Amino acid sequence: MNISDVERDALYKVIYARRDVRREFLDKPIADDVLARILSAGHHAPSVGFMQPWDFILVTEQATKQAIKQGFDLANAESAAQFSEDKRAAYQNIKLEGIVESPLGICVTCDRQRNGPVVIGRTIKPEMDLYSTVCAIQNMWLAARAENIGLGWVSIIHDQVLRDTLAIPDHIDIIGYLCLGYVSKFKSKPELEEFGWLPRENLERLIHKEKWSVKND
Ligand SMILES: Cc1cc2c(cc1C)N(C[C@H](O)[C@H](O)[C@H](O)COP(=O)(O)O)c1[nH]c(=O)[nH]c(=O)c1N2
Repeated sequence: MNISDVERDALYKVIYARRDVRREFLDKPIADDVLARILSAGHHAPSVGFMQPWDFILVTEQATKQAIKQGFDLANAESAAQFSEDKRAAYQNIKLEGIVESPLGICVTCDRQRNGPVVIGRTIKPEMDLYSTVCAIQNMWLAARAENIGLGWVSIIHDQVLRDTLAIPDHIDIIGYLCLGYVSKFKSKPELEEFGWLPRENLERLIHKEKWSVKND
């Protein structure tokens, strides 16, 4: 099957238009068939040895979201303390989650024991199962954008909060907590770039020809 030029352009459009969304969520539910497509996109990600180590916990209950948000608030205060004083005020002004406002949370986990202890491609680098699960999240992120649904990844929360709140067994790793929903708008640039936190790196400086090369400013 060949991809047509129009289809190729649509894919790049989605890649460049994808954003991490934290604040523009609308109170509009995601239809079951749309959610099924997003989850299926995740489930069709590449995985080491075809391990498919992921699970998806869907969170819609307000009480559950409130418990997760409380965990975020504590972790965020802890995080703020790690920044130097001059950056702390700016950090505290950035909204870094949309846990309660988004209609759907998805906790994506990794079962590191799935399909047995020896997995093709993971014998030397065992962390490959974790990376595979991140591939699933990226697929979901792009699929969500193609559905005009915003997705925000929240990592400022201790695993134990998610484990306790969502009854995740000890042998399951927590990879990401995602907030999904329709949005009033998608920003054209990353919020952290817009906010002056960091610029996008110059791609040319990140490309090395044949061997690693030190690039000075
Ligand atoms: C693994 C991981 C973890 C996080 C993120 C991303 C990824 C990949 N990002 C989103 C991140 O800030 C964002 O992707 C970049 O700023 C670039 O912006 P766009 O995604 O292009 O909009 C993110 N954003 C946020 O507001 N709170 C968070 O806890 C996190 N955590």
